[in-house]
Amino acid sequence: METSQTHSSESMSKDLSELMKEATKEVHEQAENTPFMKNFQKGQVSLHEFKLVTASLYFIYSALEEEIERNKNNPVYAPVYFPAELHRKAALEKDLEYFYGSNWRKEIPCPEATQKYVERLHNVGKNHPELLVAHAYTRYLGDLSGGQVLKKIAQKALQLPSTGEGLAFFTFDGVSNATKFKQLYRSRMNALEMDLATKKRVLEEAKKAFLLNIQVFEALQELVSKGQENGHPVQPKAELRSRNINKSYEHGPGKESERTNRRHTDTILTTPLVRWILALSFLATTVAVGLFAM
Ligand code: HEM
Repeated sequence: METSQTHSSESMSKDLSELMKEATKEVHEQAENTPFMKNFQKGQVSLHEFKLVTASLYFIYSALEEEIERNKNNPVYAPVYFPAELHRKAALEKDLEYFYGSNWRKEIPCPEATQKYVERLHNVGKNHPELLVAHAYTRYLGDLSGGQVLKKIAQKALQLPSTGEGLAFFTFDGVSNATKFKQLYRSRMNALEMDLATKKRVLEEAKKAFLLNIQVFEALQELVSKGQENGHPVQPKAELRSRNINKSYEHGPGKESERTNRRHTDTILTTPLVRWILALSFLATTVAVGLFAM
């Protein structure tokens, strides 16, 4: 009679790529159904939200790719090492410069959930490199799949230029055919030498990677709902949305801070006390000039 243990061992003899897809089916649905992702799919994403998620992705990919580089010659990772085709850090740097301006490194926030993901990536890369493939699979195959749909949605919703600025993250210049590349990637995953126990741990790590992503989306959603960025109040969502359809935005992110500064100046000028001081100064100057003329 077949026990559940032997049954499970039999099913574990399948290819890693197949097992990975099966194991993460449920968490994938969970990720797709987070409010953040659901809104995104409906084109309901503000510039503020998009900037926040791009910033979090920057921290995540910096950690992921640092650990990949550390393990590029390690046989537990080497077969799936595709830096020219997949790596996203440089693309995210371009996007962040576009959205935040040249001072982006000082401006981007790293929420706690993102930091937790980053820490797990470093822990895996340094102490459990055989699990790194689970993290690379979760992000890169996702970016090459649903990510391509999200690219079009973001471009339309945020009215980003058709020349691709702000969307470098979604653009894989080194991959001419995503379907074929994913097939190659899966075959390399399947070529990784792995015993049964390690295979199980890799599947668990992939589920964990999805959950870490879900937590990042949930934290971003919470941050936006609270109207807080880095502890500072931000403009209301409606204002950001209406700004997204303002064509002048296409000239780049610098315009946003200029507009914010202008709003601050307007506020200062309309403060009653400041108006009184200005009026009195004007009066005093007029009297002084009059006396001088006499
Ligand atoms: C709105 C959100 C999302 C949509 C619409 C979406 C959509 C898709 C689609 C259409 C596929 C291709 C399925 C196939 O080829 O059979 C796919 C695959 C994949 N997605 Fe997503 N996805 C979303 C979010 C995510 C997230 C948040 C992650 C992980 C962080 C992710 C990771 C993956 C992975 C790893 C695959 C490859 C599965 C495989 O072939 O083994 N996806 N996704």
